[in-house]
Amino acid sequence: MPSPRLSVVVTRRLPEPVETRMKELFDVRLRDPDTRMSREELAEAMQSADVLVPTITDQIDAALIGQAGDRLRLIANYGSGVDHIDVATARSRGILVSNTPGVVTEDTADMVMALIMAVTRRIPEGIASMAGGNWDGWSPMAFLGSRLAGKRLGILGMGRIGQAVARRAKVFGCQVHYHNRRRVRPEIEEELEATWWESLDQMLARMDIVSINCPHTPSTFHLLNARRLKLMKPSAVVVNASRGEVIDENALTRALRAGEIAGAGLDVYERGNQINPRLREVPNVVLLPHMGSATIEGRIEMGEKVLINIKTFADGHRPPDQVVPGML
Ligand SMILES: NC(=O)C1=CN([C@@H]2O[C@H](COP(=O)(O)OP(=O)(O)OC[C@H]3O[C@@H](n4cnc5c(N)ncnc54)[C@H](O)[C@@H]3O)[C@@H](O)[C@H]2O)C=CC1
Ligand SMILES: O=C(O)C(=O)CO
Repeated sequence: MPSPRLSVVVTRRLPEPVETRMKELFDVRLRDPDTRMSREELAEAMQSADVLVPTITDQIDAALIGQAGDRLRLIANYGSGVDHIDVATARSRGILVSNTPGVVTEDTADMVMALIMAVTRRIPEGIASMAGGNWDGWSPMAFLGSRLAGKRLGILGMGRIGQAVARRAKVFGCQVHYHNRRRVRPEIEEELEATWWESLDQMLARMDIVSINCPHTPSTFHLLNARRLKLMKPSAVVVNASRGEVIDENALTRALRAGEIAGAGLDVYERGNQINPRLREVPNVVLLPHMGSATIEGRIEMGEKVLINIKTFADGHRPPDQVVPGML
């Protein structure tokens, strides 16, 4: 007798081809309408399903995992960051966790470059001027930004996205520097012509642009804090398309106001979509609504990764993108 199909609950709407394939393969409950699940709805889903497919805005904490039903065996996250899932508690309950790394690397690196260009070349100001109909023609001194070529870019977190940013920045003529938990392989350093800094503090003090590309973990929480922001050059710019918690947002706001750094470009925030109102008021900040990976191709490939993770698990193997505590 064929084994019964796995019961899967998906917490948000996904691209149509992904949902169609989910229906073909599993006994799936899809989300309709496309709103976030409440905590009660998540708890109910975790009681009734074999597999939960949450996204990065669902807080799957120890309490929720503690209440999960015995049949929940896999949390197959739709997203690469897993800082919203208590992976250690899941493991202690024998629940596997998987994610979708690698498929949005290029898209997110593109958006990092867009943020760098937006801040250093004042693109939002130009757009606002045109939209407001108050541009009165070219002027030698209008909208002066700073040149990217020749600038030092310091990448904090030289993993997949960090390296994709480095590749782009090199083409733009930047000098690439990086700080990472571990030094990357020599051939990668050579390809990127990248300089490794063992000391984050020393790197920060010398960079023109800093791009944050490490995950949010206990060791990266507020890595860019008030003390480190003070080390940076007053002309420096910071961009963050990883997770908001890596920067102390209050300290960043103060540093921008005090002119300790020149600008910031953010795709992610410390409290999700609860944007610090003071951040909106400071000049030289470009704020994006967590859209670093938002391409249709990337979203479909994320879904394909989720499908492969669940299918492999259903076939009795470990999902290829299994996340284990401490691996990030
Ligand atoms: N804005 C967006 O839409 C997206 C954001 N992300 C975020 O970007 C993060 C990075 O993604 P990937 O590059 O694919 O991850 P990755 O795992 O390939 O690279 C992360 C790098 O950070 C380094 N790292 C970790 N802790 C560190 C520490 N304390 N100090 C210095 N380096 C440290 C790791 O050694 C690794 O090299 C994800 O965890 C996710 O939070 C990912 C995709 C899209
Ligand atoms: O995958 C992630 O971690 C994101 O932030 C969105 O793609």
